[in-house]
Amino acid sequence: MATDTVEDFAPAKINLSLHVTGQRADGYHLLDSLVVFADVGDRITVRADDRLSLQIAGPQAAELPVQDDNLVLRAARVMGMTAAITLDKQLPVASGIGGGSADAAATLRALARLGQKPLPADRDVLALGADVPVCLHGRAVRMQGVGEVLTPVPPLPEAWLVLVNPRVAVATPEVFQGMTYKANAPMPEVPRLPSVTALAAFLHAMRNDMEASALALAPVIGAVRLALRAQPGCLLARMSGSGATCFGVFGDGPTARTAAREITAAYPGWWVAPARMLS
Ligand SMILES: C[C@](O)(CO)[C@H](O)COP(=O)(O)OP(=O)(O)OC[C@H]1O[C@@H](n2ccc(N)nc2=O)[C@H](O)[C@@H]1O
Ligand SMILES: Nc1ncnc2c1ncn2[C@@H]1O[C@H](COP(=O)(O)OP(=O)(O)OP(=O)(O)O)[C@@H](O)[C@H]1O
Repeated sequence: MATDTVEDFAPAKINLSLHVTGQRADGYHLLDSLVVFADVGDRITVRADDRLSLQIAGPQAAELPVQDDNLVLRAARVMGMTAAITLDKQLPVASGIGGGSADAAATLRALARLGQKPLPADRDVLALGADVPVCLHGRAVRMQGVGEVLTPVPPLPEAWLVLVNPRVAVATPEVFQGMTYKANAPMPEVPRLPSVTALAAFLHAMRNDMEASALALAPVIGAVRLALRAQPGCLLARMSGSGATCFGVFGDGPTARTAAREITAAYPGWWVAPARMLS
């Protein structure tokens, strides 16, 4: 039976590692990243309508005025469809966890279901943003190229994350521009990692090559990492994407939730979310 309303989840994207290995002639950077998703995110609802519209609600709505270039509207145009779209904005904007890209991917999925149409061609998905292909994939994967090369990884162990954003927006292009060295070593092949401690040990040998540049633009990122590292049970703390959000890796849900509560109590102005890692 045809339905006229479809909902989709837009999970936060986390770069567990992010190696910048080079730069193309057009300025885009070559990446090598282990990407996972978290069970916190935005929510997209699309309803059949004869014109295209967007309403933004939710705790982060004030950070994102409705504009024609919102990635949700751009994704709808790529699908060639009109609909009344609602975005429940939970993720902080411009924070390195792919909010806009996840919204675009969820919009593509929801509209494809609504209109019973195929998803757009790969190049049209990439044109929406370097992180949109991985968000459309939606599962743990190794991401290379400028974001378009996705290679499966062995199943990852159960793990919990605490995401912390100091409420400082960081612009991705500025962080790339601020990098002094752009020919870093790629990641080795991701081995089978049977436990969360094995995952953390593997990640300790990896990097986020954007951290130093992001830290220069937003020094508070250093305090975010330290606050995570100080929590009992935190196996690793690192920045995701171009920042400023950092994540901590934890072995179980209660420990992650306790850490999140402690950080919220110490830094009431920060955005803090405990989450299960979706692999
Ligand atoms: C840093 C990451 O978050 C890692 O997952 C992504 O590569 C960023 O993905 P995104 O936000 O979807 O990026 P886009 O919206 O396509 O690009 C924003 C800007 O970042 C720079 N950019 C982005 C991706 C990439 N591989 N190289 C780049 O140099 C470009 O200046 C571009 O104009
Ligand atoms: N639906 C959307 N949600 C968030 N930002 C959007 C959206 N549509 C357009 N944007 C614009 O995209 C910019 C980047 O926002 P986004 O939250 O996707 O960044 P990010 O988390 O740093 O992404 P990434 O990790 O992919 O680099 C913002 O400055 C915002 O103006």
